[in-house]
Amino acid sequence: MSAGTGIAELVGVWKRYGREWILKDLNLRVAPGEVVALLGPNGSGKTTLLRILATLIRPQRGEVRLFGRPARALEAERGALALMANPPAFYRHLSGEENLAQALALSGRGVRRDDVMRALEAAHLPPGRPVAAYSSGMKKRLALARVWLLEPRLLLLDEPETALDQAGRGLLAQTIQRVAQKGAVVLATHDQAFAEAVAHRAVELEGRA
Ligand SMILES: Nc1ncnc2c1ncn2[C@@H]1O[C@H](COP(=O)(O)OP(=O)(O)OP(=O)(O)O)[C@@H](O)[C@H]1O
Repeated sequence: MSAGTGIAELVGVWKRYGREWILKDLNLRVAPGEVVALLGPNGSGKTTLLRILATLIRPQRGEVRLFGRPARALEAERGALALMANPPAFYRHLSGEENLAQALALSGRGVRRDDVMRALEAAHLPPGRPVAAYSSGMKKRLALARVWLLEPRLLLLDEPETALDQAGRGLLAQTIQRVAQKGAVVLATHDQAFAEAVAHRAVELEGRA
């Protein structure tokens, strides 16, 4: 990544499902150290934008650049980004510990059991219980523990504050700050106060006229 390059950049991005255009000529540049909140009504395209940044879907038109390179050239760097979906996705029949170990193994980092146990403890989660028996707030905490272990340079969060109690929100704020020290965070939310507390700036998606 050359000096002055954004962590993530969208240039003239257009996205439609069927005939309906959801994103129209969207431009966004996220610099290192930035936390950007995506605001906007239901259906305005916040999740769609996060999924484009996560390289899960492609826009019909426009350019997506991640870490200074076209997103389609990202293969080797895919581990540098993480999406926390809402609700977050896990292997339901596996325990929290097994899910974290699996995530580390898939990322190619190798499993460090001590780190996994520390991350679970910091998130106040039982290691052995299957995720199917977790509450929704516990799943969010486990997703945050996974972020701590994977240390992404671009963290994408879809309505991360929902289901979290006060302590969980503290953990979320810490996680955002930690990633933003070296990388950047883009988060979608309906909670204006939360956005103001954690983000440096907000981007409002318009939705249908
Ligand atoms: N896979 C899909 N196929 C067809 N339409 C879709 C698909 N995904 C999203 N949409 C539509 O695109 C629009 C934007 O959806 P998106 O989930 O990005 O909005 P959002 O801003 O995240 O909404 P919310 O605030 O409700 O979470 C909606 O009209 C939705 O119905």
